[in-house]
Amino acid sequence: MSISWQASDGHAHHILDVVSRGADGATSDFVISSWTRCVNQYGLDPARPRSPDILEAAMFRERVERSGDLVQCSRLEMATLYQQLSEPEAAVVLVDADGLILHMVSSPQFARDGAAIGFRKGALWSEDQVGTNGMGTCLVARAPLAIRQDEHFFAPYTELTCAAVPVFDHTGKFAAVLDVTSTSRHHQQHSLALLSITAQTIENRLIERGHKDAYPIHFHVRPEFVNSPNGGKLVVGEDGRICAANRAALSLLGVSSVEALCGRRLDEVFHATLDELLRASVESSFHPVPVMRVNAPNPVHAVAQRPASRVQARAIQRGVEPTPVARGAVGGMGPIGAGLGAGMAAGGYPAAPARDAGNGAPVHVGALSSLQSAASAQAQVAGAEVARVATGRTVVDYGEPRLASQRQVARRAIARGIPVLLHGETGAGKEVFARAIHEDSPCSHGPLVAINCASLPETLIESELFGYSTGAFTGAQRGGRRGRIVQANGGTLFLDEIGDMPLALQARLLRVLDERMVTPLGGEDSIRVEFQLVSASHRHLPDLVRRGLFREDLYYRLCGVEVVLPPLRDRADKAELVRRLLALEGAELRLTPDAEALVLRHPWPGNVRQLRHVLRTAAALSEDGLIGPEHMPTLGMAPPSMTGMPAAPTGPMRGMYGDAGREAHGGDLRDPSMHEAMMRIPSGYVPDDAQRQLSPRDELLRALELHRWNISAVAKHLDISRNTLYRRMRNAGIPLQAEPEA
Ligand SMILES: Nc1ncnc2c1ncn2[C@@H]1O[C@H](COP(=O)(O)OP(=O)(O)OP(=O)(O)O)[C@@H](O)[C@H]1O
Repeated sequence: MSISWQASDGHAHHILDVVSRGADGATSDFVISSWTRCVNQYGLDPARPRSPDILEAAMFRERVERSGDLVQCSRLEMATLYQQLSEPEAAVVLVDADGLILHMVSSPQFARDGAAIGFRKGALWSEDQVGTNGMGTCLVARAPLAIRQDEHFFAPYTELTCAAVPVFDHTGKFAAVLDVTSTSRHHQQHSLALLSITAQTIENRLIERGHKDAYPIHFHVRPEFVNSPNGGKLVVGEDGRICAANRAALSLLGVSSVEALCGRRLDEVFHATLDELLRASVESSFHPVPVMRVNAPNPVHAVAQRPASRVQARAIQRGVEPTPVARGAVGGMGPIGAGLGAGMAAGGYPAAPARDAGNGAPVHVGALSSLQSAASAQAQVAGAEVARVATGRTVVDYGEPRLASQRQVARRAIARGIPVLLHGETGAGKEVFARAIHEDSPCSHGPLVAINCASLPETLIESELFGYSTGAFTGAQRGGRRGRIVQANGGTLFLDEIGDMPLALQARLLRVLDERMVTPLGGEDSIRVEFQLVSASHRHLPDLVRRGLFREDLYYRLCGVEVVLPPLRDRADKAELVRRLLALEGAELRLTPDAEALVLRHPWPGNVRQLRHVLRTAAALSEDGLIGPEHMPTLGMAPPSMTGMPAAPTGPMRGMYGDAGREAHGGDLRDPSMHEAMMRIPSGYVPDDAQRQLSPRDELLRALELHRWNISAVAKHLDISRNTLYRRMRNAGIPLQAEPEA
């Protein structure tokens, strides 16, 4: 930002001209109204720019205190919003109803430049102070708006573009304005959309904070939006009367104001009492249930929960100690979950760490030490093999600069509670990378719980993830079972192959991520959990979202920061990686120059997993530790462009060399049967490079055709269960064909 503290005659003349003549055909009406107020009502002169008044520190503190829960409920959401902005040279600002900047998140550079023009905490940005500007004008308009560059009243601010939305408190009273200011020249629709979502989330948080002893009820006409920021929210007291409602609830119930709703009994707006809705919610394991509204022909989907204060008390009784993080989070996400909304702009990562403007402290680090100590859950580490050096830390980059910088990005994100989404071809090392992030993270003393969403049979996923209580279903263990998500408490939850999660479960997972509460199947009580979130997929999630196979809102929650792992063929550290992998085999092993050349030019469609397996096999075949091309028969079977490895072994193919296969064979490719399995790759799967680009759907079709649609044979071939195969086919939109007669 380069601000010149100069008046601009041209700018001032233009404003005065428009104010005196009225509409000029180019300026929006609301901007003209604001300019007119500035001149006629506040007596401001566009030719004499002024900077805003700034409150003394003590007075500022008092004003922040007076704003109650507002700043507290907004901080994390603002940090999350900042992460979502595609440009780092921006600030997210919260002003109170008088235009006082209460809180601000920006890059350090933006904070420094902004301070020079009074754009800082403690400054008053009402219209009567600094003329037309996003925050001040939104205070007057009480509606979302954008003020672009020349629309500012004073010339020094014409470098800036602002988008601003109003925020209402739990009584429905106008409380604040949330604003994004940047030096961008672009239209602010994107910022406005993000701002609206953030404002609604803050409002929901304010409602919950203000009514911890009341029963929250979420509802929407569409079940998938029940817990979204657009969902309706009511809080209902023990007496069954409504105490607060958000704006979405008003519009869904066709009511004009919060006052008109407060004090009414729940069964005056729904055809259900609080008790009835609560019972139905418990019975449905807190899935939304259809409920008719009074005076509306179609139902909404609603779910009632217990008061946050009671959930907290139960968690303490049960020994799931709500950490200071979790306590702060009752009624919303805690700091660790704060970034979960991040990432609407995939990969949107600020060039410099965002700072709490004013005190220079990191925006959010959270009460990490308490999280570390909360790592009581038993470690459940899936995917046994990882690359470790003597220190015990996982190694992912052996001199590959892209991987090293990706690791830095992920490390910074996860430390700030922002979820990380890993994308990369199968075998590229996503799980290894996830482990490395976990070890680098403040929760490294907690468990890393890895869940492979593709390999769990559909019928088991739900109980595996969420756990179940005694008697939840026939065959359930006595005493129930803790789900994997609860096991991740205090550590990292790694959701591998998240793109393969069935749609119905995506909704449930979304709710857990939103609320940080897990309700076991058949159980009544919810358990609060705090964890860092890393997910991975070899599939392009935005593509799945477009095809309706993956929930968009879940995608946004998972993708705070997207890390794309390079395929092995593109890695610059191949030679070093080979040396390290050979060293992991524990013997003195070397490649001949021919073998090294072969390895370096091979395209490695199965990536590091395939390389590791090939090297293991070679190590087993070599008698003197010297590995030549003859010890790598699968590479020698065809020229590198016609490798003997399977076609783009994404998803469906992974089982052939994947962890499932490895586990089934005791994890050792020296096992001749495994080696033989590698050598028996059907010739139909010997593709050229172009074929390696096949989509997962096409790959599935090829496998089906190869086995003439014999489901058992295809499932066996892909090393997955029939159920998983059916699910993948359904997800890929492949209809079932009659299996040919044997
Ligand atoms: N940096 C590394 N150093 C050593 N071994 C590695 C490395 N990266 C991956 N591997 C090896 O490759 C195998 C596959 O890695 P990983 O499971 O992390 O891949 P992935 O991308 O998660 O694969 P998929 O998508 O199929 O689940 C691991 O078992 C590990 O042995």
